[in-house]
Amino acid sequence: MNAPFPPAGDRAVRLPIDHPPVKVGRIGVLLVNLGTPDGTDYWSMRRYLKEFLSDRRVIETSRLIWWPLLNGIILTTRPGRKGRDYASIWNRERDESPLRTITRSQAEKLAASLASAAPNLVVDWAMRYGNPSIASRIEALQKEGCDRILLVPLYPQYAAATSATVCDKAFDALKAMRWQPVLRVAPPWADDPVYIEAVTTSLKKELAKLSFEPEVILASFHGVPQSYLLKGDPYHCQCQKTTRLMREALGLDDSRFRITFQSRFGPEEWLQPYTDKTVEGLAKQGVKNLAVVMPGFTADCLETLEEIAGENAEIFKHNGGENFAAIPCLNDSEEGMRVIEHVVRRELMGWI
Ligand SMILES: C=CC1=C(C)c2cc3[nH]c(cc4nc(cc5[nH]c(cc1n2)c(C)c5CCC(=O)O)C(CCC(=O)O)=C4C)c(C)c3C=C
Ligand SMILES: [Fe+2]
Ligand SMILES: [Fe+2]
Repeated sequence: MNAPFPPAGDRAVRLPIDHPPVKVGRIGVLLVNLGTPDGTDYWSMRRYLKEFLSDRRVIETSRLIWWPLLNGIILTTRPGRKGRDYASIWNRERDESPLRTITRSQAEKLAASLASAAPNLVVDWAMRYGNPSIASRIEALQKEGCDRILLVPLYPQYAAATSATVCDKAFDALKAMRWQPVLRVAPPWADDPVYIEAVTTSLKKELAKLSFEPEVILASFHGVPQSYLLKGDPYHCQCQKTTRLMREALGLDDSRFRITFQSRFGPEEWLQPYTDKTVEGLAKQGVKNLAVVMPGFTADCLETLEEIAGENAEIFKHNGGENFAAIPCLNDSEEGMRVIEHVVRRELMGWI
């Protein structure tokens, strides 16, 4: 009844009444990154931050303490300040954040490279916070006939605050469906040799373009509160493992290639050493040339472009440093796409 897709069941059985049209037989791949505001104005920023900072996976503080803080102070002051930060990196041509532009391009490139291997595959992308939402894209995939969906949280290292909350949101969407698509979730790839080779190759290429040789390279990962590690989140260990494998692949020792954690938020202690304090300390110790690579970010975003390439470069120079390089993320580069395609092909095994 619903050509061109295969029938959903045994149509030889005559039914007294028919059910609504349903397309089936396709496979969806949904790439999901963190999120992004729709604009840099106060209300767009506030909407985005409210959704983000209301997530219990992100802020684990008791709601009794957190709600008054969030609604009374944070959502009145932060939207303006962060809106200005976003404005400094905004993609004006497309009127969107770099994270959204890059995630879309990753999905388009992935679709093109998988088209011949699996003509019944549909690749799409979504954001955990903001738009396009996970629910809207799962619904769209189902409308296109996808009865199996591979969900790919775009985080090489697993954290409850990132990877798990993507799954929560996807399953929330499925909860509302009568006929649910089958869902598979791609695991993190912190120690995957294809990823380690890609981030180190990309780093070497970027270092070769510099007019200076860094005395120290920092591998800077987004931080989380230290209490999350103590409660059993594997994120810290996975960041350590990525860093060790990169260090070994680069043939550097741990004084030249060091792990740090950035983007601290609030008064609680976060994973250490902190990136900004390390950058400041190194400059004060007389390091003149510094590079920062951010292997935990699949795409450049506020935290890499504004915080590292902007703020941390300034901290370095203000304290006596001379040359600072923020290494671009893998993004939709050849190396970046190699990693995403590798993960997706492996996780689709048995489906295509
Ligand atoms: C306050 C708690 C936060 C935790 C825990 C957290 C973990 C976490 N975040 C990323 C990746 C990204 N975070 C980004 C922005 C961002 N992060 C937080 C807060 C926490 N993140 C906030 C409030 C913001 C928004 C900006 C701001 O107000 O400071 C982004 C950038 C998004 C963009 O559009 O550019 C990314 C990416 C990871 C990987 C992580 C834990 C492992
Ligand atoms: Fe964050
Ligand atoms: Fe930040």
